[in-house]
Amino acid sequence: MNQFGVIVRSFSNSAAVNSAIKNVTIIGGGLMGSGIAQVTAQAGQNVTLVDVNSDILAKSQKSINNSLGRIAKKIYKDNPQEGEKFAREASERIKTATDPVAAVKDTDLVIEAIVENLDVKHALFQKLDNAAPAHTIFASNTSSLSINDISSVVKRKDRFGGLHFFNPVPVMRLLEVVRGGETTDSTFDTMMQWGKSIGKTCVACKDTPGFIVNRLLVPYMAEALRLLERGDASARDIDIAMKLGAGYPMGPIELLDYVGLDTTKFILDGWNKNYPDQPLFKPIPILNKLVAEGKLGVKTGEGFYKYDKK
Ligand SMILES: CCCCCCCCCCCCC[C@H](O)CC(=O)SCCNC(=O)CCNC(=O)[C@H](O)C(C)(C)COP(=O)(O)OP(=O)(O)OC[C@H]1O[C@@H](n2cnc3c(N)ncnc32)[C@H](O)[C@@H]1OP(=O)(O)O
Ligand SMILES: NC(=O)c1ccc[n+]([C@@H]2O[C@H](COP(=O)([O-])OP(=O)(O)OC[C@H]3O[C@@H](n4cnc5c(N)ncnc54)[C@H](O)[C@@H]3O)[C@@H](O)[C@H]2O)c1
Repeated sequence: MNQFGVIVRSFSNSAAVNSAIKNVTIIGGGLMGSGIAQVTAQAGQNVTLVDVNSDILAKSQKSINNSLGRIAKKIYKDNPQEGEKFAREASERIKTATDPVAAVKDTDLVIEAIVENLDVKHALFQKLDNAAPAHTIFASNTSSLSINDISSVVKRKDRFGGLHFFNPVPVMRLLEVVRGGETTDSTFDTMMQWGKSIGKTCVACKDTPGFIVNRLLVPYMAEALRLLERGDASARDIDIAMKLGAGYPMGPIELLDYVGLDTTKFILDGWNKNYPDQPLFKPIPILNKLVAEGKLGVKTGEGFYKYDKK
C-alpha cells in the first residue's frame, strides 16, 4: 500500500490497537508538534497543543486543517461528506493553550516538540514534572539530544522516553521509540502500544546520538553540504543525483530546507560541542550564513532554495 494506504489501514486499525493513553499534551506547535497533534487526533485521542502565543497556535491549526483536508480527500475520495466529517472531528479533538502547566493537569502523555535546545527543554520539563499527574509519561521528540540528558532534571525518569517522529508527521510512517537509562519496561511498552495506536510503525532504539535514522542521515547530509561548499556540484545537481541515483524522495539539500535550517544548526552545534574532535560536525559557514539571515528553509520561504509563500 502507498503511504496513504498505510494511513488508511493504520487509521482504520488504530482503534484495534488499544492504548492506555487517551489524553495527550503536545508542547510546541511548530513543524513537528502540529503534525504529532494531528495524527494523535486523527486516531481519536484528545489533544492539547501548547505553544508560546496564540498567533503561533493559529498558524499550527491552519497547517493541521490543510493537512487534514489533503488526507480526507485521499481516504474518502468517493464520499466527500464523510471526508469533511473526518477532518472536522479530528480538528475538534485538538484544543490549544499557551499555559503548559495547566495543559498537563489531566493528561496521560506529554510529548515535547519545542526548540532543539537542552536548556529550554530542561526548563520546560522541570516545570511540568511538578504539575502533571504521577502516572503521566513524558517523551521528547528531540532529533539529536540524549534522552538521559533531557530527563536528568525530572523525578519521573522511569516514565520518560523518546518518541522521535519524522517530517512530515502525517505522511512518514516511522516512529523511533527510545529508552532512557531508567525507562521501565511498562513505560516502554506503553509508548510502543501508543505509537501503534496512532498508526505508526515503531522501531526501538537505545539512547544513542541520533538514534537510528539521524545517526545515518547526519553524515550523509553533512557530506552533501561540504560537496556544495567545495563547489564540487550545485545544490540542484546534488539533489537530482540522490533522487535519481539513490531513489530518495528528496535530495539532501532540499531535505535540509524542509526540516528547517535552524533545527539543523541546533543539531550540528550540539554535536560539535559534544564531539569537538569529530570533523564531520565542524560548523558549516554556508549553513550559519543562511540562518543568520533568517533564511530557515521552507518555513520562512527561503533557505538554500526559494519557495512560494503559502
Ligand atoms: C552535519 C552537518 C549537516 C547536517 C547536520 C544535521 C542534519 C540534521 C538532519 C536531520 C534534521 C532533523 C531530522 C529529524 O529528526 C528526522 C526527520 O524528520 S528526517 C526527514 C524525514 N523525511 C523525509 O525524508 C521526507 C522525504 N520527502 C518525502 O517523503 C516527500 O518529498 C514528501 C515530503 C512526502 C512530499 O512528497 P512529494 O511527492 O514530493 O510532494 P506531494 O506534495 O505530492 O506529496 C506527496 C503525497 O504526500 C501528501 N502529503 C505531503 N505532505 C503532506 C502533509 N503535510 N499532510 C498530508 N499529506 C501530505 C500529498 O498529499 C501527496 O499525496 P498523494 O497525492 O501522493 O496521495
Ligand atoms: N524539523 C524536523 O524535521 C524534525 C523532525 C523530528 C524531530 N524534530 C525535533 O522536534 C523538535 C521541534 O522541531 P520543529 O522542527 O518542530 O521546530 P519548530 O521551530 O518548527 O517548532 C518549535 C516550536 O516550539 C515552540 N516553543 C519553543 N519553546 C517553547 C516553550 N518553552 N514552550 C512552548 N513552546 C515552545 C516554538 O514557538 C515553535 O513553535 C526539535 O527538538 C527537533 O529536533 C524536528
